[in-house]
Amino acid sequence: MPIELLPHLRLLKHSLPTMRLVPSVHSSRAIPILSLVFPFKLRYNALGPQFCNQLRVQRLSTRPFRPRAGSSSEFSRGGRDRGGEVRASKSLIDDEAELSDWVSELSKTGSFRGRIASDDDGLDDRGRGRGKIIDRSGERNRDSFAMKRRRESDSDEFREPSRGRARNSFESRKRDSFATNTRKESGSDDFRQPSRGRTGNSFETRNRDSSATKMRRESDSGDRSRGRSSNSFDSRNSQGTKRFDSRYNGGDSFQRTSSGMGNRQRKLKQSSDDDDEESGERSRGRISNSFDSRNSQGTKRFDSRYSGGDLSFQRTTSGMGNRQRKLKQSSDDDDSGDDDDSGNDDEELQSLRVGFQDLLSEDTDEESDEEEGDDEVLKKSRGSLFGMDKEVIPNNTPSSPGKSGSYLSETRFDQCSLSPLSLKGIKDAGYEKMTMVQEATLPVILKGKDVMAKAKTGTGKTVAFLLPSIEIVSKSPAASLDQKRTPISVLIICPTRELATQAATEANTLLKYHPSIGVQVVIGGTRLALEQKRMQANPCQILVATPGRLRDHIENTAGFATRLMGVKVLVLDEADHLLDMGFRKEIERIIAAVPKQRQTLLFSATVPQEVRQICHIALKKDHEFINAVEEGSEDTHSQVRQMHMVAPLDKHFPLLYVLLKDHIADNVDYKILVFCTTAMVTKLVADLLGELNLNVREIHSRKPQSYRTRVSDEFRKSKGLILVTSDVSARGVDYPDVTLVIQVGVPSGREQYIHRLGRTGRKGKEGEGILLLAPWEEYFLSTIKELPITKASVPSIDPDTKKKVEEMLSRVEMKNKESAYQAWLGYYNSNKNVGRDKHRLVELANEFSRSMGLDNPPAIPKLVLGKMGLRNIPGLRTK
Ligand SMILES: Nc1ncnc2c1ncn2[C@@H]1O[C@H](COP(=O)(O)OP(=O)(O)OP(=O)(O)O)[C@@H](O)[C@H]1O
Repeated sequence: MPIELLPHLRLLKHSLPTMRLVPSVHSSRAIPILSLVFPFKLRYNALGPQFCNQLRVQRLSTRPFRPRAGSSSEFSRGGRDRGGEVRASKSLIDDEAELSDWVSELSKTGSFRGRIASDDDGLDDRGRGRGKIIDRSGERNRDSFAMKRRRESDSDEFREPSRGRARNSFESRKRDSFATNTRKESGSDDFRQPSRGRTGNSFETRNRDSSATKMRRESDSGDRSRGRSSNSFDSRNSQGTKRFDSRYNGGDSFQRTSSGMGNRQRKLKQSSDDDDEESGERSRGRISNSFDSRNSQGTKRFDSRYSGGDLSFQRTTSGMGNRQRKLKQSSDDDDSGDDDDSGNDDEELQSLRVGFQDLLSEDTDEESDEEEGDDEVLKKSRGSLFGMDKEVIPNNTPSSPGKSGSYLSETRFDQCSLSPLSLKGIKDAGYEKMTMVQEATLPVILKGKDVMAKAKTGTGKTVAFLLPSIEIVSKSPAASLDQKRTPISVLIICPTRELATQAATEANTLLKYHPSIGVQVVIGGTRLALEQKRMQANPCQILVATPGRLRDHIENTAGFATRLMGVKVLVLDEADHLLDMGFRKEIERIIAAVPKQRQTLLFSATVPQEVRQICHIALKKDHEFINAVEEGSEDTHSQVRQMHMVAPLDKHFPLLYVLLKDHIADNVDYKILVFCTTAMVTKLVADLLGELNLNVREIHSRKPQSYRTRVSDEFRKSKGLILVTSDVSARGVDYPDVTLVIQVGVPSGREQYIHRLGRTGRKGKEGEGILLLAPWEEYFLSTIKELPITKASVPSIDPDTKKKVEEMLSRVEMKNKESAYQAWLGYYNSNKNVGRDKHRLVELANEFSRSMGLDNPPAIPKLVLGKMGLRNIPGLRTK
């Protein structure tokens, strides 16, 4: 029976005539066949430039294809790699645990084909099989696997109630400095739109307003928070202080506020559905209670507990915004099962990425569509800054708010040329002033320029790209009434499911008064068919997607490729992550599927040089790079205290326990993220902390999406909770009021360290970060040497604590320890520094095994060891 070969060609050009193959060809084979026909990108060019244009491969290189290990493009492969390349919509191994299950299955059946073949529907199982294995040795395998991983590393967010402690002296400082700065800043008349009710935009008016504004800012993160902040602010001043001795640093005394709030002893609520729901309820109750009590808190003075007295700073408590946003996401996402697509994990990806940087493409961008529109507003507001073609540095003059560390600018949204409907939505969201990055990017984006923007974590980048995108859609002609064919005007790509959901939620908030503009999210871990139905039932002009699922729709959803031809704005959130090797091919494909004449926006908190070099894959030559990080400032927040601790591996578990207990004792509204190296190590740590009776949840790629969504939501709303997580939560997730981020083990890189740390200290709030390393991981410190991270002394572990941890470790299921061991080995095996010396690596892995209380390291299937390049290394046990 003839079947359409089209989806893949449509990806190139929807108007291509339908090509039919006879006899029957399964659609999943279409790309291999295409790849045979066009094994190189260049072959498209061989068809002639005109045809090339029609095929919409303009963004791909026109240079002769040079095969590069691990970096060949979709159309550049022939032969054995096709299987991995032509990923069907299923069949990806989610992480090392799934791998481990799979391998056990294989060991039992002796079949290497079974699962792959069935999943891949007969595709090249050899190549695919390799892609699935945690094979750090082969470039191709890494590439293929990493691509899968990368498709959805994962994270999470949402707004919600603020913690008292967040508002602090830092805020007060900001207020003071704002008061001064307003005069200077406000003179700039940044934008056209007259302010509501004060069209005079007079200097005096603004200055008079400044104190009111300050207070408003206290609550500006949520409409429901108004009033609260001022209460907390007042009451804060009437509090006493309490003196504590430093317990880690031998006598460093410090003061803390006596908050009057007892140290709530929370019982562990582990993750059964019922428990989750119940604890969710408890959390909600807690929030309001804690909020009330928060108002009776006072200042806390800390000296550094871990590192001597030099880090002393003040904290005060106050309630910042308490935006209670409901997730507008379709419940379909939650309960539609996890049968589709992969729940890939960044930790895997990161581990596989080593060495990829060397392989970055040197493809050139051919286009340079200049748009030299006259932009009075822009010039007026930003002086010559926005006239710069390349790099734009926001106006962080010494007296500007930016210099004082604020994430907010002095420009109100209602001073900008935004539609009244958007302004209403913004107001309802509780936003009044733009953040620095919003202020810097909005006029440039509205001007139609491509933008790459860098701004610190938690400073409102999502709104920065959503708002102008919404404006662009609202000014476009009304969409077609044919629902299936409603063009997608804005396509937003996020690396993780949680991040995509979060962005869609934010979009919904901003779209509150734009009834004619719809937003949808398509992510892995949910049923493709359900998404297809939903998209048909509710047409949308804004689509938020994870790369892998987007590709599934391009290939499998009728009419979808055509809808993408309407894209006017393409956004890559966490752009550096999307553009590095793991996602790169997916992104190239997506770029090939959207019109060349579009605007592209790249946002991230980190933009490494390599990404600057390859950003032309997505951006026009004349794009503007807007760096909202003040000159001379680090990429991390100054109000987040960063420390590292170096201790032997066998101390890590008890140390973690001590650190958590201490933080909990000092912070009644604690909210802690513990990052672990891999999904299975995450599971192990969560199990252990659960046994130790801490209130803990876990999130990683081994968990079904519905569970992830639920836990993520719970953590967002809760206080008094620890979330143990893999890198699925590293980027973008906007959990409000995280008090501490602990990173156990070396992060996969500098960027990952920054993004993980960025889960605390959001929206100008304070936070703490502790990086716990083994001595042989200390090398990592040189990669973050420009960051203000100080060495902390290691707290002593009393014998009782040690014994308790050992006892609780013995209760953790053996299979979880086995999985953790194998995952640990895989992670460090792919680490350039640690994995180079395989003998040493195995010694260290066995040290890790002993730290879990095991006398003998768990046996690992030969097949897996082979794939890791670890066969015959002494010290490993095989099965
Ligand atoms: N103008 C504004 N005023 C107050 N709050 C804002 C404003 N814009 C955004 N926010 C809030 O700031 C928080 C952080 O925003 P967002 O998650 O977009 O940060 P980000 O810069 O993307 O962080 P990351 O780099 O971690 O992804 C969110 O809770 C968001 O609702």
